[in-house]
Amino acid sequence: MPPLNLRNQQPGTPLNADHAWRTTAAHAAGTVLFFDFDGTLAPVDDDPTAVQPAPKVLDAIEALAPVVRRVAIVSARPVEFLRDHLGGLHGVDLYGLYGLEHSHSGGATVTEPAALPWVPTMAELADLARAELPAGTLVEFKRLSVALHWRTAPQLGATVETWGRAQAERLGLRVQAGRMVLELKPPVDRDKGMVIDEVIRDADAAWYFGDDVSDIKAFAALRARAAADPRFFGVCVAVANPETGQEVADAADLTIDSPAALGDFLTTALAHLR
Ligand SMILES: O=P(O)(O)OC[C@H]1O[C@H](O[C@H]2O[C@H](CO)[C@@H](O)[C@H](O)[C@H]2O)[C@H](O)[C@@H](O)[C@@H]1O
Repeated sequence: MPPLNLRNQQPGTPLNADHAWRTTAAHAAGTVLFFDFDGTLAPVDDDPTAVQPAPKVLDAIEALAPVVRRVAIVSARPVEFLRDHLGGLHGVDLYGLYGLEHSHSGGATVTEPAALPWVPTMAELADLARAELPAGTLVEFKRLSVALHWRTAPQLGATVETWGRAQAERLGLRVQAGRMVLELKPPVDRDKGMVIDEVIRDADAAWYFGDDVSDIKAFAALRARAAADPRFFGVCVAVANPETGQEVADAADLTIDSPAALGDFLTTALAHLR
């Protein structure tokens, strides 16, 4: 197991991942495990519709779910997408569109009511993006957000970003930068940090695994909880990548090489928690 990055850790916490899992095991019934989806559970692909979780990841999560209090996927993807791509995982909560949607343990998808009036605006924005942005831009319409991708045409990044930020200003939307993507969202107060803050209120421990800048807000929520309650044990884990990897690793306690390595890491964790 790699060493923890102690720069961000609260004093007195364990020195390595094995030790961190053993500490977690003592509070397993009060532990929440959070996972981002793209770049964390699933390796990145040029085509956002073609991604699949890395080997071992789903089996490990399914085995961990009954051992801890909760497992939650916290993603910018819609809940339906997560449901389709997680192979019917049992006992797992899904938070989609940065928490604008959620589904608890296989239940119905609930959408944040304040966001619903923005569906027509987002649909029009997606149409406009397809009409105005240069060929090579990939426009992903997600009902309550529009993601503008340039992974297959990196030279378009600045153009797409300038266009997206101008549209956000014109329409009163919020922007979220990511890995070769700019996302436009309704002006509704909801992000990954807010989701984590709510879910861990009565938890004793939590781990968050993420690869992108939006995940840093989730790390911050764990840090804030640990600062307010020294008995709370939080671990922030980055998944390495060439785009946002350094920024996310700098905010994390520990960095894992890839989604595939996460599968092995969680399989090892199981031995500590069972
Ligand atoms: O919160 P997440 O689950 O990490 O979602 C973040 C974005 O993920 C997807 O885009 C990223 O992955 C794509 C597929 O590997 C890749 O082609 C793209 O370059 C990445 O930015 C997703 O398509 C976006 O909607 C999410 O915002």
